[in-house]
Amino acid sequence: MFSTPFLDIPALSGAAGTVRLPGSKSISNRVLLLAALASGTTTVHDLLDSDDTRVMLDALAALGCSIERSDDGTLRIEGLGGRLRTPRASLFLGNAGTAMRPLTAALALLGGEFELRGVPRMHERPIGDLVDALTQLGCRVDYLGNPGYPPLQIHPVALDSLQLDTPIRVRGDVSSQFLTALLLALPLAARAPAPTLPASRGSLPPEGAVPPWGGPAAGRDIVIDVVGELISKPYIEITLNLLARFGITVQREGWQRFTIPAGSQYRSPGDIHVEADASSASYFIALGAIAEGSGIRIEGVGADSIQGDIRFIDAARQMGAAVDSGPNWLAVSRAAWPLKAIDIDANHIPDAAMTLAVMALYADGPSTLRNIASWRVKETDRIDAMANELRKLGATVEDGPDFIRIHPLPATGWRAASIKTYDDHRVAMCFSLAAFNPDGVAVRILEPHCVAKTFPDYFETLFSVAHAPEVPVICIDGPTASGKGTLTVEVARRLGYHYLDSGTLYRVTGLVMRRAGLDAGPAHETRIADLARALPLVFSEGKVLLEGEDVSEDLRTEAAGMDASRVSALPAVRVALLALQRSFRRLPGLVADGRDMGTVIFPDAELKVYLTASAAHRAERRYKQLISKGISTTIDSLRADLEARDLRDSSRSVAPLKPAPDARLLDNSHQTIEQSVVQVLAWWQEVQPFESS
Ligand SMILES: O=C(O)C1=C[C@@H](OP(=O)(O)O)[C@@H](O)[C@H](O)C1
Ligand SMILES: C=C(OP(=O)(O)O)C(=O)O
Repeated sequence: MFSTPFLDIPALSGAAGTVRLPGSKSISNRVLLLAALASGTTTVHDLLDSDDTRVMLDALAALGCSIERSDDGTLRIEGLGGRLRTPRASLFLGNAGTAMRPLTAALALLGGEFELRGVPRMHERPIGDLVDALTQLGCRVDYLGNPGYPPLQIHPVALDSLQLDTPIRVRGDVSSQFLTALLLALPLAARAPAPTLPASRGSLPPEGAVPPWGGPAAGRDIVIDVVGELISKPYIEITLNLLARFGITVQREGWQRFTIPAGSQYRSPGDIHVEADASSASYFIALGAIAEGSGIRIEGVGADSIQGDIRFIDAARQMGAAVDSGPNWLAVSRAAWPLKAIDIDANHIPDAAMTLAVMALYADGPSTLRNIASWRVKETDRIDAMANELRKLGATVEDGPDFIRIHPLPATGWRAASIKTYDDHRVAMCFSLAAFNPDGVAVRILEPHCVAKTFPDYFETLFSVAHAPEVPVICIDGPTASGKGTLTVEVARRLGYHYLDSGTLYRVTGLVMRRAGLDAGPAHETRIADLARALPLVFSEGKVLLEGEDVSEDLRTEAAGMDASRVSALPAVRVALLALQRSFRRLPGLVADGRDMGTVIFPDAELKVYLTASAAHRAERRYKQLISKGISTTIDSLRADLEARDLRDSSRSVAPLKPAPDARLLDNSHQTIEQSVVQVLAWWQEVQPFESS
């Protein structure tokens, strides 16, 4: 995941390949709750691992549910069977509607004292219609802040005191999650007897009690009536489908009346698999439709998905995508170009429809998305957010209480924009698609980590299939002990870019040569070059990993230094390493540290820094380093060594150490590391098309 303050996506030209997407948020959180309410063990495969599921898992664990995760990511959940192990808890539910709403209903019925909170935006997302329905029933829920919104305090009631004889009325026109919450939780009451016992309002149940506390097992039908036009209907289908998997068959009359039959009881299906997220798939379906290339294959979800957002493929086809599908896969490629404008009632695909709003920029006329009032009460006011950010790209956008109309952007009309993401994962994800603009302008996504809500590795997944004509690179060259390694690592970290420590490549080549039983004589040159070309090397958090093995320590030895120097003199090895070094230039960008990065390896780099410090300062730094490791030396001898090495490096015939003519000189003799980092980042901003972020 990118935890940087911003992520710059360079202009992208094409895309091809296969992506495997993470599990569906809507299925994951429903399955977790149902598994917790049921008796017995449920093994969940392919569960989504993201902020929204983590808050649900933490809440269930706080309620006493036992959850074990195995190495392959499979989860074993021991259901509570309606038996509250912890009748008192304070739960933090982030910004997960699929946790806040269903847990409110379940906990109101389970009997206990619970506080439910979320992030500030969650406290602006409505829940009043659900609380009204629960209150009507006899549940006791108080608002701890603004009436109609979380945070909430839930008090215990006995199931036998609930008013279940008349239909429970719930409004369906603000969020379908209120109805989902009731459907998921009310089977808890379907076993409850008619209220023959005096109500035991207000008292906590004894630890481990099974509701209704001591009442005879009986049952009754529970009827829910939806008031107003139900929105986001396909999400109710997911709910009904998963309830059925857990043994509860809800009868429904249209979208108005839902009946949970008397005696309904959650029964764990044993094993359950979570499909990949169809809303997450929308970005890759759009990618296939927009990008030139052989197309995108999406694995984990197919056209027969139980998720309503899969209908996004109909809209994408209407706009010109070629979509093929099979069991658990989709294949999408570009068919019509420009895309065809669309006018669509998007009420059934509220989340995926945001992706259409960005696709609309590439269309042959204005596109209109209608009946999307619910966008205003999601992670942010999504109609406002989309309109603002699309306009920053240069687009003309009209919007109203429940619609948005986007005019396409002509070539030459696109502007490089810093996209504000409003802590909304979908804003971050869908705007990445603007990087395919014909004007070749980059897109800056602010606070990209908000994708953690449902798709923590979204950008990594995008970069694994997208192509950029020019991946940005920053070169930091300089003499020994100038501190370029530390500077390079830090600049790369702050930009979310890859990092190349080119000096280490020669050391690793030497190490691999030794391990293969070779020596640096000309007889082995070709074989060493072959090894160098395919070094399975990763730089990760200051470590050097060779095929996953941390070899950082092996590379620091004197012998490794000698081997590095010998292999670097073999011309075939230098050629092989040239290709290897260039292969590090991958999306979203690279910061490369070395001696010939700007002069030989990446002569077209947008920013070249030549870092130096006086010999006296460098000798002093090296001296402190060695002394701290218990190695005794003198500053004078170190300085003499450094000066001799500088002379050798700058006078060698192959790739001598010298600043590239277009390099910016940075003398850090009197600078802290932070000051050098800030300077390089400031230079980087100067060569970017964005206003400062
Ligand atoms: O039940 C669900 O899993 C969801 C229902 C939808 O919300 P609304 O019913 O509020 O539109 C959707 O936007 C949300 O991401 C997930
Ligand atoms: C609206 C969304 O989330 P939530 O489940 O929090 O409602 C969403 O994921 O787009």
